[in-house]
Amino acid sequence: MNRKFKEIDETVRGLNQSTDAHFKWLVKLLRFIDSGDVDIPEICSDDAHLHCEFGHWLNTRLLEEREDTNFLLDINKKHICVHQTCRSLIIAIEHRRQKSEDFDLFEQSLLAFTDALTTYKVHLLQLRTSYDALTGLPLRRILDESFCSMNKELGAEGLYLLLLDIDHFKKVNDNYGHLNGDIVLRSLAMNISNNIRRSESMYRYGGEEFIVVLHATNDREAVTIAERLRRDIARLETFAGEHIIRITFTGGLTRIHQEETLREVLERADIALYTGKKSGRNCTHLINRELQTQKYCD
Ligand SMILES: Nc1nc2c(ncn2[C@@H]2O[C@H](COP(=O)(O)OP(=O)(O)OP(=O)(O)O)[C@@H](O)[C@H]2O)c(=O)[nH]1
Repeated sequence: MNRKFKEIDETVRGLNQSTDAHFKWLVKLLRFIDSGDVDIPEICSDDAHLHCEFGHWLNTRLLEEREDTNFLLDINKKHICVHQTCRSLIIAIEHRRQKSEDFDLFEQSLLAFTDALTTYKVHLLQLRTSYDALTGLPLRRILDESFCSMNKELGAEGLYLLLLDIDHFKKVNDNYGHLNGDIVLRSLAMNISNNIRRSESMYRYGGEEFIVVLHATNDREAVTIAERLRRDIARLETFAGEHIIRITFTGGLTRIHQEETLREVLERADIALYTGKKSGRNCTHLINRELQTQKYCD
């Protein structure tokens, strides 16, 4: 299972366990009301939310630098509210001056809390379906969502999109079987993602097609990077069962211009890729805005 899936699953597990802990907490609350003299920090103290099991889990998460901090902050707010309304209620009960509104507020805070948890879980579920289960790469949906901001933040260093497609991949499946074909796809994904910079990204576009978004100041630099990736893959030996499988790919490379849509860029890269396939495969075709292509290969 890939790292991103593991992270998401761990978070969901943590959320569920911590929610379970609140059921236990509710039982403790009943015990507390029954006996009255038990000192339970997660119920009685001013900062009860920090003492409960969920509070511990949440605080550890909030200390980490995460993309989903907004969800966690919302949950934190609602969680604090649960403990505060609970405390107000038990103080009122202790002094025998509890009102119906105290119960209502506690109930509302519990519902708001579970609602925030559900919102976060839905987000995590959506995130999980945005990654490819086979290669662990983000799917095109993530590129669709991030492309606009990526393009706006474009600095002096330009962005290039490389659309690559494995050559004669059908033959790989036919000769070695679909499962070994899967191993080849994983191996290519791992090789390329390990050979690009942290600021660059690779996506599974579909089937045996992938997208790499590269940073380069000019065409020559972008071609050098794309060609290095292509040569690395042509040299790569994938061990699949008793087979050693070698593949090549053809790439369509184009610069991403400011204010361009992903669709425009992809259409251009696709023309370059198609030209590359027609011209014999295992090469990179660079295409400009006037749709002129230039072939690169050893
Ligand atoms: N093993 C495996 N094969 C896949 C996967 N997705 C797509 N494919 C296969 O990729 C192959 C693509 O075949 P084609 O579109 O004919 O292209 P090609 O054989 O690579 O030939 P060219 O692109 O023209 O070089 C098909 O056999 C698909 O079944 C996958 O997830 N796993």
